[in-house]
Amino acid sequence: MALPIFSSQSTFTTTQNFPSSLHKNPNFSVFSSNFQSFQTRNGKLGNLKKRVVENYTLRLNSALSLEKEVGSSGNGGIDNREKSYDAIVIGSGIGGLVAGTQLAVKGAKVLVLEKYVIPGGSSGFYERDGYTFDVGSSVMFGFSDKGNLNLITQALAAVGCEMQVIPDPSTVHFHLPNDLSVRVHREYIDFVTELISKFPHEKEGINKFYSECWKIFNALNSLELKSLEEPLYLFGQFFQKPVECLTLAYYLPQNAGDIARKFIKDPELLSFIDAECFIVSTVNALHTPMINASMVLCDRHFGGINYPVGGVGGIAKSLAKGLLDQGSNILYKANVTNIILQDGKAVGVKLSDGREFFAKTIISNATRWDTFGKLLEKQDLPEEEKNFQNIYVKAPSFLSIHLGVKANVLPPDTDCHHFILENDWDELEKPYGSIFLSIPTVLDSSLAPEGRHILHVFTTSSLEDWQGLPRKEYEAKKELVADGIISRLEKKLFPGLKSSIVFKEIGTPKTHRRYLARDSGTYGPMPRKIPKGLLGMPFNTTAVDGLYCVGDSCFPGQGVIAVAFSGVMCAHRVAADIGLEKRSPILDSALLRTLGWLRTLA
Ligand SMILES: NC(=O)c1ccc[n+]([C@@H]2O[C@H](COP(=O)([O-])OP(=O)(O)OC[C@H]3O[C@@H](n4cnc5c(N)ncnc54)[C@H](O)[C@@H]3O)[C@@H](O)[C@H]2O)c1
Ligand SMILES: CC(C)=CCC/C(C)=C/C=C/C(C)=C/C=C/C(C)=C/C=C/C=C(C)/C=C/C=C(C)/C=C/C=C(\C)CCC=C(C)C
Repeated sequence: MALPIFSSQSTFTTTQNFPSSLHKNPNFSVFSSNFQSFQTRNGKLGNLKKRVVENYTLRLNSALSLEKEVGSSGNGGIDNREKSYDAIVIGSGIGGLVAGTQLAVKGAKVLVLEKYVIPGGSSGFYERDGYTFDVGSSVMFGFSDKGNLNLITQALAAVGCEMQVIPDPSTVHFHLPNDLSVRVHREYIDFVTELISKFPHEKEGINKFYSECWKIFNALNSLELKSLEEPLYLFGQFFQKPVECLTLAYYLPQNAGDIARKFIKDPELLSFIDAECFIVSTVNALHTPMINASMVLCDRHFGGINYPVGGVGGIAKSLAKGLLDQGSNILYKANVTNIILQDGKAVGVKLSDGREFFAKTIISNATRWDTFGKLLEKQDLPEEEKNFQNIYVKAPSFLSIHLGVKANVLPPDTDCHHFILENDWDELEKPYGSIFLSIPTVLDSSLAPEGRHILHVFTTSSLEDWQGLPRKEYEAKKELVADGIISRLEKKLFPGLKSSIVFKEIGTPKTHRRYLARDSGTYGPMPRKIPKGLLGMPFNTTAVDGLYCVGDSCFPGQGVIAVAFSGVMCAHRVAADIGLEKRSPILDSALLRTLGWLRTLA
């Protein structure tokens, strides 16, 4: 597979090649032994598959070829006790990979341990019958070539990778109650003009609300983003950009819904703002931090939404390759079951197969619920984590339907991303209430066979809805619920959709729990009640010495660009703690105490 490179003008690829670069990698021989051990397990998994008929399973032959592509380094009989690392990262989601690669370029020796056979977690991919499906997210913020907030581009560039991207002319096309249809155009002026044409009496309110978002976005975009838990950096930024930092500090405890209500009165327009927030935070505007809302409502126009050629999975593949190129390591099929503590400090991890690895620091890309509920010995939950669990609950999981359809079912000029809520605004946050739809083949036709499109359809759904069912009933329920969702799409958007389907695969919350290793298959953290903006969101350090968290249960929360930021912050804090970046122990403890206290106010 050719490694794509970034270009805002698009359409050229390097001749650099994953497998051939792997041959140059010192880990390649180790990789071969890993390949064999997977073949041996192939039979076992085949038997298991008969008992557990889980459609979503990566086909083993395809997993084998993927594994080759992503450069699994295996363990190759390393004496793990002797080999100590600066950092072990549990999980290779985008959060974990960004933390790992950023540390590696700072000179740290990093080991990433991934339970699955390929990197990426929710931002991974899978291949079937000539289709390349994105597992989860496909709306890519932070992937442009300008500003300070293009964190995905920057993370790739840090390890010498560029990806070719395709600019999306619209972020999302909303199909809402009362036939309200709004297309979020790439150009800001086109978007507000369209919105004002639907709500002419709210022209001033619309302009004021979105201008407030721009004020925050511009402040964010002017900063060099690093760890907010590192005082030398934080005070340095305050000194260089006092107005911008004070702007952000002012909005830190605020939510988008309150600010929208200052300017907008029309209840339907406020519901539209709710939908704008819901698609990025799974909660309405009153529960969505204003900083996060501003970030996404503006970056989609500033840098634009850009889709990576070849699919979202290419980002994780490139980062994993970048990590190896920096002399660090990644192991797949490495299921961490325990974080090893010594005198209260995290010093290593234990895998389900008994292997142990040791490092100066441990970074968990598993959710905080998994990290503190499963990976640490049962103990009293640290106060900080109790506080987190008081403020945040697990957002529901989702039902995900990957379809291959005949191309002629889509009208010309169909947008790539859609959000559908047909009749009733009250359904917005209810399970199965609204439908998310991505059609990445509108942008990159190479993801499907000729004459076909991919439809990735998903909707919120809870694990409880799928538990305790005998296998046959579970399978029947999957078909039934998916059929209902597809009928709704057929009625609202694509007449003839059902008869155009040539491929269908359904994932439930159980599937997501199993393959993404996320407690209850959760989409991410969600505030239990109205939050104080981002104030209660924990950063990367934890109450356990040497243990850090990264990913969407850390500041600033859900979203690929959000977890990329958490990776950057985490790497900076860890690097300072292991002596690869400047630090001041006195200021450190003062700042960390102050931030801990601030969170208790949320
Ligand atoms: N449908 C969707 O679009 C969807 C669904 C869920 C999450 N998301 C988004 O995905 C992103 C999540 O990124 P992230 O970096 O937080 O993580 P992630 O959940 O994407 O990845 C975590 C990785 O850690 C691995 N892992 C977990 N526990 C492990 C263990 N014990 N041992 C070894 N490996 C383990 C998992 O296999 C996974 O690959 C966020 O943007 C979130 O909002 C999107
Ligand atoms: C530390 C203190 C007390 C004060 C300091 C003040 C200061 C300097 C504060 C600084 C704050 C900073 C730097 C904050 C930074 C915040 C950032 C970078 C936030 C980023 C948020 C990104 C988000 C929320 C992205 C979300 C993206 C998502 C979830 C995308 C998904 C999109 C979809 C699912 C679209 C829908 C899909 C379809 C198909 C319709």
